[in-house]
Amino acid sequence: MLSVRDLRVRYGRSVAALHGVDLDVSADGVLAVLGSNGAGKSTLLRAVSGTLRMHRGTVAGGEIRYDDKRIDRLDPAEIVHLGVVGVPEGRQIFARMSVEENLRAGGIGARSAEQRTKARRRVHELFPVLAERGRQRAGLLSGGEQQMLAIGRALMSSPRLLLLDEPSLGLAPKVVERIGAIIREIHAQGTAVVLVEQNAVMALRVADHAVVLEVGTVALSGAARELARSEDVQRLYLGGHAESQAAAHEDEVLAATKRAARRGLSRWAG
Ligand SMILES: Nc1ncnc2c1ncn2[C@@H]1O[C@H](COP(=O)(O)OP(=O)(O)OP(=O)(O)O)[C@@H](O)[C@H]1O
Repeated sequence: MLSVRDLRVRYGRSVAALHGVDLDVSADGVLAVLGSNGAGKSTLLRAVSGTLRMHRGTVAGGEIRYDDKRIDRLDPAEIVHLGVVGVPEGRQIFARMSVEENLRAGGIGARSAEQRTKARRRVHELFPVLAERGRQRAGLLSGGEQQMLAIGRALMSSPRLLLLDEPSLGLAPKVVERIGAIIREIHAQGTAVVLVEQNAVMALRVADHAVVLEVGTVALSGAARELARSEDVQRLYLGGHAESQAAAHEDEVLAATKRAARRGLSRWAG
C-alpha cells in the first residue's frame, strides 16, 4: 500500500534528518516506527503526509509511493484526498471549537454527505465520549479525550491509511492502553496504520510489524513480536518504559491536583 524507498529529507541547508529510509506498509497491517528523540520519526510522517514544507523541510531524494502512485511531490490536501490522513504530534485540535465542530472540520474532505454520516457514526461508536460531549469546547476535554478527538477527526474523511504521531504522549498508562485497543479496532475495521511511538511497549503490542529508526536510518525491522524479543530493542527501548510510565503517571497526578485546586478556588470565590 505504501512504499518508501531511499528517502532523504533535509531541513534547510544544514540538517539532514533522513538518510535513505526504506519501509513498506501493507493494507492489512499496523506498522510501528520506534526510535529515540530526534531519530526522524516525525520527519518520516511529515514526508508521507506532504506536510514537510510547513516545517521548512524538503524531500532531497528517494520516493514515496501509495498504491503505486508517487506522492512525494503532492500537496497535503491531495494526499488526504487519496486516503492518507495524519494525526500530528501534540494533537492540534481546535481548542475553542466544539467537539462536533472539530469532527465536522475533519469531514470536509469526505466524498459525500453519506460518507460523512457513516464516518461520524463510526467515530461515535469508537469514542462514545465524543458523542456525549459533542457541544462542549474541545479544549475542556482531558488529554486522553483530546487524543481521541484528534484520531476521530482524522477518521472523518474515512482514510485507508492513518498516520499517528505519538498518540500516547503525556497520557496515563490506563489511557494509553485504551488508545492501543482503539488502534487495533480501527485496523480491524480495515484502516492500515503507521504508529510512531516512543512508548515501545504499547507500540509493539499493537503493531504487526515494526521498524526502529536511529539517526535517520532504519536500524532494525521485522515482525513486532520478534522485535519485542530482540535484545537490542529490549535494552534500548523497553528498559526505559518503566521510567516513561512513571513520568506519565506524575503528569496525571499533577493535572488532577491542578483540577482539584481550581475546583477549590472557584468554590471559595463563589
Ligand atoms: N523544522 C525543523 N527544522 C530543523 N531541523 C528539524 C526540524 N524538525 C526536525 N528537525 C531535526 O530533524 C531530526 C529528526 O527530527 P524528528 O522530529 O523527525 O525526530 P523524532 O524521531 O520525531 O523525535 P521526537 O521523538 O523527539 O519527536 C532532528 O535532528 C531534529 O532536530
